Amino acid sequence: MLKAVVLDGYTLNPGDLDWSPLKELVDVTVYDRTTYSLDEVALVIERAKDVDIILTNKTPIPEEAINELPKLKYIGMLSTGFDVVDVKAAKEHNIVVTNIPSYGTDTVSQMAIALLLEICHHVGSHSEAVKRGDWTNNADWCFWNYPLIELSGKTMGIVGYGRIGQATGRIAQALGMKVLAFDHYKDEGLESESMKYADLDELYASSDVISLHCPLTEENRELINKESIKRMKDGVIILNNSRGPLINEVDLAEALNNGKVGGAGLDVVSTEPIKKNNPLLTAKNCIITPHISWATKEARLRLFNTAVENVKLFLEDNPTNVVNK
Ligand SMILES: NC(=O)c1ccc[n+]([C@@H]2O[C@H](COP(=O)([O-])OP(=O)(O)OC[C@H]3O[C@@H](n4cnc5c(N)ncnc54)[C@H](O)[C@@H]3O)[C@@H](O)[C@H]2O)c1
Ligand SMILES: O=C(O)[C@H](O)CO
Repeated sequence: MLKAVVLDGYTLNPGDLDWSPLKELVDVTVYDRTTYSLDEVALVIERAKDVDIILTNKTPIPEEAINELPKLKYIGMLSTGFDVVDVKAAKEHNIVVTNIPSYGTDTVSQMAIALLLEICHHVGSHSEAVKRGDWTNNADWCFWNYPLIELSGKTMGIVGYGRIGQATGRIAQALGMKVLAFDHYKDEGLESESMKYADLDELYASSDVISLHCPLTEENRELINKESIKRMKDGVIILNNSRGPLINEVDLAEALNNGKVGGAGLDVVSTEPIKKNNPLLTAKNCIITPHISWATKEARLRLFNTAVENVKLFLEDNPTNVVNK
């Protein structure tokens, strides 16, 4: 049996899933967590030095680690995104890297819309206000503490119109929104009365809501910054449940605080867990959740089943979902 290590198994399986199907395939050690920091790569190397297979969700595998792991043959992402792995270095060392596509399409798009609806209605905050007694003590029969926003007729710009982007676009259209999508690959068959592809300039200029659903690459790091924000509508709402580094957080915090950006719903930030000095923590009209878009039990189970299938097919010399061909 090949030796394997799961470097950060706890968030995938905090106890409600069963590792057994993986244990039937490989001799695996599961660590709840190892590190999320490039400064602690030594621990990754120590834990992986004797293994053929690494499974990781957010533990980084940079070139520095790959160079020190001569036995390594396979890195299985426990996620769709694979930006924590140096896939080019892996390729140079003939290490196969696979990811888990599709498991999160429904659950992640649902969360993108949940962030948007929270910004539009502040359901959680209004419920807290009611329980605090603010309704009981109110002169009128109703009150609201924030401007309430109707989405129908507004435009959502979606950057990255792949699986999650399209699913988010479908829900937005069901809410009566128009969708403008930017992607390097266009499937013109998707265009309709309420959905069109656009370049980034048009998307920024015309969108009331901008939702990020592209993978993080060197090309699009800090795509949302002072300059791109200037090209957006005043009061635009920005959603990001893809990857934190797509946004320059200092620039977004400034734009939220001066009102250029009307609201942000973020499930991801540049460094996770979030640093206590992250300027978005104190920015106006900014909702932040702790990278939970993927984490419904339904999605985690699908993720786990695909991860096991990926390992099985790799062992059969027929790898699937390879991201570094
Ligand atoms: N927050 C979470 O819990 C969570 C969960 C799953 C996925 N994600 C993120 O969502 C991303 C998208 O997932 P998916 O399943 O839709 O992937 P996908 O591969 O189906 O779609 C990504 C799309 O982005 C496009 N794209 C690539 N680079 C681009 C760029 N620079 N500008 C515009 N478009 C670009 C691709 O052509 C593709 O159509 C993942 O890469 C991951 O970062 C986050
Ligand atoms: O990319 C993903 O699948 C999510 O971020 C969970 O790891």
